[in-house]
Order: sequence, then structure tokens, then C-alpha cells
Amino acid sequence: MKRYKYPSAKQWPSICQRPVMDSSSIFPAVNAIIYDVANNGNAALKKYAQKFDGIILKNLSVTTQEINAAIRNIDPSLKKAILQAKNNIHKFHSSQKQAIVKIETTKGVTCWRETRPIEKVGLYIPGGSAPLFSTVLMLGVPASIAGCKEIVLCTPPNKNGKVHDAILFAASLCGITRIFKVGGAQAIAAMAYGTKTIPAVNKIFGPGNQYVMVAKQILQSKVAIDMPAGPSEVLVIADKTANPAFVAADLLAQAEHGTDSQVVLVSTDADIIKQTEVAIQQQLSLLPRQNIAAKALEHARIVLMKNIKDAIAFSNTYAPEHLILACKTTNALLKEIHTAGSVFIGNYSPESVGDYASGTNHTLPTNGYATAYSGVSLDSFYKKITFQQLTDEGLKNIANTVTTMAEAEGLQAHSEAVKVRLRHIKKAK
Ligand SMILES: NC(=O)c1ccc[n+]([C@@H]2O[C@H](COP(=O)([O-])OP(=O)(O)OC[C@H]3O[C@@H](n4cnc5c(N)ncnc54)[C@H](O)[C@@H]3O)[C@@H](O)[C@H]2O)c1
Ligand SMILES: N[C@H](CO)Cc1c[nH]c[nH+]1
Ligand SMILES: [Zn+2]
Repeated sequence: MKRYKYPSAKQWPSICQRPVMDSSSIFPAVNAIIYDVANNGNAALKKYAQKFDGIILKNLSVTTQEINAAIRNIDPSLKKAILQAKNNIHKFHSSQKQAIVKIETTKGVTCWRETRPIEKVGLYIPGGSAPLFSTVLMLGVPASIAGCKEIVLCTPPNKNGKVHDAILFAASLCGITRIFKVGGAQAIAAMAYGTKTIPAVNKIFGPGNQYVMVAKQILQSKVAIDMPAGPSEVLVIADKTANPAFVAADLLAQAEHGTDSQVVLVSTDADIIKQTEVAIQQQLSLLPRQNIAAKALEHARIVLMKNIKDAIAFSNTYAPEHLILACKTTNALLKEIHTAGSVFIGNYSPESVGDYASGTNHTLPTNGYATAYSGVSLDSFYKKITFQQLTDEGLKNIANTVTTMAEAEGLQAHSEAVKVRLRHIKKAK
């Protein structure tokens, strides 16, 4: 853990550095995997399943029998929880549908936008250190609301060559049947290039470790991606109204994801910091994944700030995936938040509820990308097409503007496409 007291704004960018792996080693490794999958297809996928997941696979596809068995085997209380989470995610994402708005920009010139689903989408579900079946809902629910025709899902197999029952159950709830036992950078490459078994898609979604995230970034010239969503992060802003036990629990919740997760506490109160550090040690010792969390805590940041205004400004510089406001919150303060993936307000809004069931999406930009990217939403699964329709009057009303601009750009043919119609209208009268 690194601690800072009243750092100057000049120091903030260096404090905000993420513990990302050295990209000089990760890019060549991922490039080699992509090249191999593009050239050797399924054979390369099976080779990497053996190398990274420790399993020799005969078949990459999950069979209907495996899906049906998972649906039968799933624990009833887990089934109920998944159904409630799905319901909330469905409600929130359905509310993001937008009505078509037709605008007459000039008399007789009407413009509007219509949405169409992206036809083929690929969902990556992390499974290296934990089978994140919640991510199936976060991606599968909006994909099915949008009406994507082909939904492909890739996830790493476990040591027995199986996919976790809850992943298969959640997928079946979203109507996803094309499921493949492929993880890591090789899964992203397979969905970008296609193999004999795995279809190529138009857009790839989903979080993952740094290999997955770098593969998505490299393949962006071949296929669309949702965003760079890598190792989990949280930044908590705590004032004296915060509960140190809650803050510690929230920091540990993200720290347990992976050794490269990053957690940051920014507080205006030295006592709250002290008590939170004590609570972290107490709670950490009780966690099954304490080794992972402890490693992640090594690159945690604890920052004492003079006031909440500076704390928010620091958070905007960090651009956290998740921001928890364990402080007195007003609407004016919320307006000061410019960069964050998802925000949790007050002592009773733990980040875990957004991970699973409040309804918001947990696939969010990490590593500072919240400066420019939004988390996954219904919109991520659509293309937006603009339309315009002009009457003859409309064309006359706008003609001079277009011909003047076209001719000033030296593009006479553009101008003529308008003028030929004007002559036609004149003749017809
Ligand atoms: N940003 C978000 O929205 C979000 C959401 C959920 C999870 N996450 C993050 O997703 C990540 C999940 O990571 P994970 O590792 O558990 O699962 P993962 O499925 O992303 O990665 C596992 C795969 O990584 C590959 N791999 C492992 N070691 C490798 C190596 N040395 N070289 C090349 N490839 C290798 C293997 O193919 C393996 O199947 C965590 O970091 C978690 O914090 C982020
Ligand atoms: N916190 C993760 C996003 O960074 C999402 C997740 C899934 N399961 C639990 N948590
Ligand atoms: Zn989480």
C-alpha cells in the first residue's frame, strides 16, 4: 500500500499509475497468439487450452446435453438469485430504448436516426480465476433486448474441460446456445477471424485479464470492440461520515478479483484512514482469496486530501472503473464527477450490487479509459443509421447553402447533384 498526504495536483498523475503488466512483453505474446489462431484455427485453440487451461479438448463446442445438465444441476437458490439479477438488468437496459425523433432542420428537410442491432456479436466471459457468470447476464441481456441475430460466447474451460453450470444456465436464460470452451487472447482472435468451429463476429464484448484486453485492442482494426475492460478497480472517497468497515469491505471486494486489481482510498479524514486500514487487516484474514487480495493491496493507494473538492478532482484524474462516494453527497457534488465508469452513492450502495444485481452494467472501462469510454449499455449492441428526406420545397430551401459550400471545396459534381434537380423542378412547373 502506498500512502500520500496532501499530494499536490502535479503529483496526482504519477499516483494514478495502474499496476499494468509491462506492455513490451505482453504485446508480442498476444500478437503471436493472434497470428497462430488466424493461421491454424481450431488446432491453435486446442494447443492453448492445453498450455494455459491445462486441458486437452476434443471438442471446443459446449453441447446441448451439457447445457441441459447445467440447467438441471444448478442450485435452486442460485437459480433464484440469477433470475432476480436478470430481471433488474433487463429492466434497466430496456429503459435505454429510445424513440425515433424526426427533426425538420429547414422547412421540407427532415432528419432522423434509427437503430438496428449488430447482427453477429461475440461475448467473452472471464473464467481464469473465477467463473464470472454474472458477466453473461451483463452482456447477454442487452444483446437479446437489442435483437442481435447471432450471439457467440467464449469462456475458458476448467481443468476438467467443463464450463461452469451457472455460466451455461445464465446463457440459456439469454437464449445463447453457441458456447465455446476457449479463453484468453485466443478466444478474442477466434471471434475476430473465425475458425472452422467458431464464427467470426462483427463486435466483441466483455472484460478479461490483460491478455484479453490487449487482444481486443490489437484486433480493433479487424473487428469492433466494446471498450478496453481489464483488471478491476475501485476508488472510494470517504469523509468522516464513512463507515471504515464498509470502506474496507468495498476495497477488498475489488482486490480479490486479481493480483493486478487496484483499489484506492481517498479521504479527508486521517482517523477514517487509520480505522479502514485496521478493518482491512481484520477482514482480509477471513477471506478465502486473501492471497490474491493481499497481493493486489500491495499496489493500493491511500491518499489523504484537504477537502472533498480535491478528492473529487483527484478521482477525475484517476478515472476509476468504479467510484464509491462514502461521503456527504449533494447534487452539486455529483455534477463535479466527470470521469468514472459507474458511481455508488452513500454508505448503503456497495459496489458489489452493481457487479451482480442492481441493474446497471458491470462491464466498464478500466485503466483510465473512463476518460473517453462508457460502460456497456443497450446502445453498445446497436448501430445507429441516420435518415433524411427532402421535399422539392426542402431542396430549394437548402440548395444554395449546399452548392456554395461544394463549389468552395472545389467539388463541382456535388453541386451539380443539387442543381440538376433544381432544373428538373423548374421545368416541371
Ligand atoms: N472491467 C470490467 O468490466 C471487468 C469485469 C469483470 C472482470 N474483470 C476482470 O477480468 C479479469 C479476469 O481475469 P482472469 O484471468 O480471471 O480470466 P480471463 O478469462 O480473462 O483469462 C483467463 C485466460 O487467460 C489466458 N492466460 C493466462 N495466462 C496466460 C499467459 N501467461 N499468456 C497468455 N495467456 C494467458 C488463458 O488463456 C486463460 O484461459 C480480472 O482481472 C477481473 O478483474 C473486469
Ligand atoms: N467487479 C467486476 C468488474 O470490474 C465485475 C464482477 C463480476 N463478478 C463480480 N464482480
Ligand atoms: Zn467485482
